[in-house]
Amino acid sequence: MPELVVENIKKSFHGTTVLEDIDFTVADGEFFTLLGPSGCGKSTTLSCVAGLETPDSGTIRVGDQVFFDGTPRHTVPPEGRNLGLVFQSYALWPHMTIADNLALPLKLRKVPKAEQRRLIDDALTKVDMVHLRDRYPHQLSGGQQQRVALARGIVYSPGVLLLDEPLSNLDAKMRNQARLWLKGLQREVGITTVYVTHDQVEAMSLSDRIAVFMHGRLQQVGTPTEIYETPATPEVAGFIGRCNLLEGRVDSAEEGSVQVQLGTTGQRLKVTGTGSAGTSATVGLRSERITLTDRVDAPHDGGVNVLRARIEQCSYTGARFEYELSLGDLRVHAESPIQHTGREINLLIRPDDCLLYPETV
Ligand SMILES: Nc1ncnc2c1ncn2[C@@H]1O[C@H](COP(=O)(O)OP(=O)(O)OP(=O)(O)O)[C@@H](O)[C@H]1O
Repeated sequence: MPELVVENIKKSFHGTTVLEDIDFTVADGEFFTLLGPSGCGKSTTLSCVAGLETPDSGTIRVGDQVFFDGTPRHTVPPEGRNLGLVFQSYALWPHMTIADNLALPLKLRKVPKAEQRRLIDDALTKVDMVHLRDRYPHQLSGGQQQRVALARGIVYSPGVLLLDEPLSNLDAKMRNQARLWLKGLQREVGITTVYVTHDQVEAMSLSDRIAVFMHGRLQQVGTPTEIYETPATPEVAGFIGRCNLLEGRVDSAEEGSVQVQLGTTGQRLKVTGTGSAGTSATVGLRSERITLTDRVDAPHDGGVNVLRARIEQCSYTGARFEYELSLGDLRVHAESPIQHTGREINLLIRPDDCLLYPETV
């Protein structure tokens, strides 16, 4: 199947820009996720691809077929794009059986009756629902309805599958199961998929690559590992996982590392990266990369930083203890399998575990 290419999409509503220079390519068979906080423009981007919204400018194409290039001649209506669409609301017709719900897009495409039955049973088998083909939607659970909606999205073998938060109506446990199942289905069918979610765990576990949106702009496109390990901006670092963002000033710089004075604490942190002495910087520090120790003689082992912090709060979450700490004017969140009862504690931090974001002017 050809790739989906989105180039320089801009979109505004009533004079307010909601998408700015959106650019990405989704490869054949790839599971590609648009991730970001509420209102950042994910659904609008998906709607532009689907043809439900018209961008102000830019290009959208699948292989050689141009869906949109800013000219009326190349604005293909949604029904001409051969895309599979599944939304948060399953949008099944309540007065039709499951099989009839799936037949609808096939009838629209004038598929012969005998072929319809084969395709419907094929799609329902893929989602493990063929035994319920003659039921009505209200006779199914939410999870089952969501499977039917997915089956309807793939029954006519679309070129690309577009999914907008399809799991968000499910409870947490079903959502986990549905995630595993959805990933298996996508692999089996091998269909190029664009998935919208604001749930970073969902994005990380499902996707081949993720596009992180903030305020209508793409901040970063990368594999889940790239996005987590090397977030392009402090905003991405803060959105994915639990990351402390500590403001400071570069004290000194040497080959491949800098010393950052944190806030007004007077404490210094050696960080891998480059920066210029005297400039401001933000240091990203993931909670789980901080080691807490009660030992006062904590080793300066191979350049590991040792910071002294005050324990403000400790909460037990079952699997671990979570700590709210203060380093002077800075607040740090950390976690540990051990309960530390003192007022103060040492934080061991490897320079390689710090993400350095020098101030850009
Ligand atoms: N039809 C519309 N008219 C006016 N503004 C709109 C319209 N559709 C979306 N917007 C605005 O565009 C921005 C992006 O909305 P969009 O639905 O794409 O965000 P999102 O990232 O998908 O958010 P969510 O996760 O909450 O669905 C928001 O500020 C929204 O209010």
